[in-house]
Amino acid sequence: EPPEPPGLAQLSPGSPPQAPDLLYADGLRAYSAGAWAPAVALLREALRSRAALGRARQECGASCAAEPGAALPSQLLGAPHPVSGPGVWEPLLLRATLRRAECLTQCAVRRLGPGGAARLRVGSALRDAFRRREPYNYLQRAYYQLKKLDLAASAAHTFFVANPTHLQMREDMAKYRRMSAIRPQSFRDLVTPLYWAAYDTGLELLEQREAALALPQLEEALQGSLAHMESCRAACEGPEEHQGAEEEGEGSQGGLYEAIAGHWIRVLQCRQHCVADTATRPGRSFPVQDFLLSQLRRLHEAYAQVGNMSQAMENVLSVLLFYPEDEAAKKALNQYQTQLGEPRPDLGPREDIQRFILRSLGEKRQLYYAMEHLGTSFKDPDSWTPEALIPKALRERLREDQEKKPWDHQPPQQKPLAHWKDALLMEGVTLTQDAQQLNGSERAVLDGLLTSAECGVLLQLAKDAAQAGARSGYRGRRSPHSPHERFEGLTVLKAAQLARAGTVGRPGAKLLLEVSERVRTLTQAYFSPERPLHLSFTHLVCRSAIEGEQEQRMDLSHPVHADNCVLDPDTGECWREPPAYTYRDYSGLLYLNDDFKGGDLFFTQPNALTVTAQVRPRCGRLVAFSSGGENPHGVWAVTRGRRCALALWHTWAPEHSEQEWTEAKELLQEEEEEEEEEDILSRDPSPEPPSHKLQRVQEKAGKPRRVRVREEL
Ligand SMILES: O=C(O)CCC(=O)C(=O)O
Ligand SMILES: [Fe+3]
Repeated sequence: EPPEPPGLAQLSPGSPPQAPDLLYADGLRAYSAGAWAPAVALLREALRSRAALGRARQECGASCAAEPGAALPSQLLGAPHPVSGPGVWEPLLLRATLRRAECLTQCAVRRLGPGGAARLRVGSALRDAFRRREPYNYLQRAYYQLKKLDLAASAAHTFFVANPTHLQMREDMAKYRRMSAIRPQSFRDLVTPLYWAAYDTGLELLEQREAALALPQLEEALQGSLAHMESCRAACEGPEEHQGAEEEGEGSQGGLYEAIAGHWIRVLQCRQHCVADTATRPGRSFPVQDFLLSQLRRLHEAYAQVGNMSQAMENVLSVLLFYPEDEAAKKALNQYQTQLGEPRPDLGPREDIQRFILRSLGEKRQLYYAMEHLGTSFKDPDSWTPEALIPKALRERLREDQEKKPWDHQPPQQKPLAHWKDALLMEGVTLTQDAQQLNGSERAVLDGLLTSAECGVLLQLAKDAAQAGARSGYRGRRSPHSPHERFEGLTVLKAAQLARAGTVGRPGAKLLLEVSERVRTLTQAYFSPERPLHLSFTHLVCRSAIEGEQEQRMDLSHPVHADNCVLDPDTGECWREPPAYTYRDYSGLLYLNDDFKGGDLFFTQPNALTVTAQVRPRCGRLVAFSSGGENPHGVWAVTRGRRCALALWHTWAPEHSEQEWTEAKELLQEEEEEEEEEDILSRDPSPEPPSHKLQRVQEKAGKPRRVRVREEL
């Protein structure tokens, strides 16, 4: 049966947008039929139409709220006589509601043509697909088929930014990067709101002490964040956010007022969630904590640095709206006042922030009320909510909830990640699992740090060093952690000394230094962009199963421990005191091979028993995590073969940075001779087209895609 012709007839430029659901379904159908050009046209139109609908809703919402008729409820508030008694406020309020509905419908018709309002209804499946940026995945492949490589690369990049752990796309991206026909600037993100770029640039400039240049960026970031918040809030008023409300039973079984209240509460919940939505980078699971607030702090400091004291005042006063008792802000305020000289009663907090706070407090009050009296749930996204606003009974309950899980009551911290994305994406390094996927707070698995040639060089280095050790009589050292394994460790200084003596190759020793710095850069960029990390110890470690001693073995290759504290599995506490290496702040394990049995790394809960995540070593894979009690870990027994890894520990304390690293570097530089490392180290150059997984699936199974599409939409 030939595929239906895609609905190209629907596409006429300038006409009101068609329903995104239909366009997307048609686009996928064209895609499945291999009709690449129509697929591209339809998918792009689906994106355009969805954006246009969002804009229409926001603008109609704003203009209808500003209508004279919309002022009716203020009669309720400002009534000269208290409005009470049966049947007084209902007609007023409900009449205003009817008017607003009428206004919104008319506005939709005006902007989108007859039936426009109905088209505002976007199904939740489609909404999720768009949130995951799925259209860009199809677009990238369709563009690739059309040999529009630059467009394919930007679509692929756009998808990948929001789906950094997507396996297939990871491989495809690597292939695109190897294609010399693609311009580097094509790897750009077509979707992420611009305020993120402004925010990152602003932070970078601040780091370089360029406050004057940073300020416009920081202002743009704040304006952009607030604008994004508005459009997010506007979307809450649409019908689409309430899918599944029936199943929840909220409102649907109640009478008129229960139903209105139920819907209203869901709108408020949705609006409050916009704080987190705005503060969450694409592809990330957690928002940047106190996103707006931290922008305001940076703003007042930067304004003070450039001597613009009145703006510094306005911004620090805005900070105090969030936390009126903030000591640092109060101190700064005093200082600015002194610098200004005369009192300036005209200076107040920023108006945009004032509005934001007042509105938010009003919503929270209602939500907490509903929580207390109607049993609805509300997860307050903010930590600045004044305690007095939360009903007493709830305060107790919320506190108890927080205390239930002693080891992870701190919200996973997301620090501003100014450069990590560039650092990762551009080096061909990819984030395979983030903290959420690893069930923890500060953990990550990154891949692609080493080529297989580089792993080979480091494995050879470990082997040569071990043999040299054997000659000098210390081979066969049993592992300090298990009697069933042998253990060889090589430090950077030892490697440099052996290289000088000609016992091991110089490229290996140099690579060891270079790679440890590579890991440090990435770890800092990912976990600690605002505070430099120093290597404190680097160790190339191989563990080998001792043959004939593996039967019925019960122990681990490395018992469960935390790297900077002494773990007490009974209480789950971790004592940051000797003999632990208390100054270690971040740990890294860069694996070199996978041709052994057992030996997976695993994380546990603080009881040292319950496994929460596991990682299989392989060449070029880095597991990085904070070194404290939040990351107890161990290694399963290595029951066959030899497992080699570069273990690195980073510290914030410069006084604990590794002296041996510098010594090793000097040793190797002394008789610097450029060797031909290029051929061993160069990356695999053969470009291969991105795969067409979907197409293959389709060839196998007829036309399953179409059926699924129908179901989804
Ligand atoms: O090799 C590994 O995977 C983990 C080793 C480890 O945890 C350590 O040396 O502290
Ligand atoms: Fe460890």
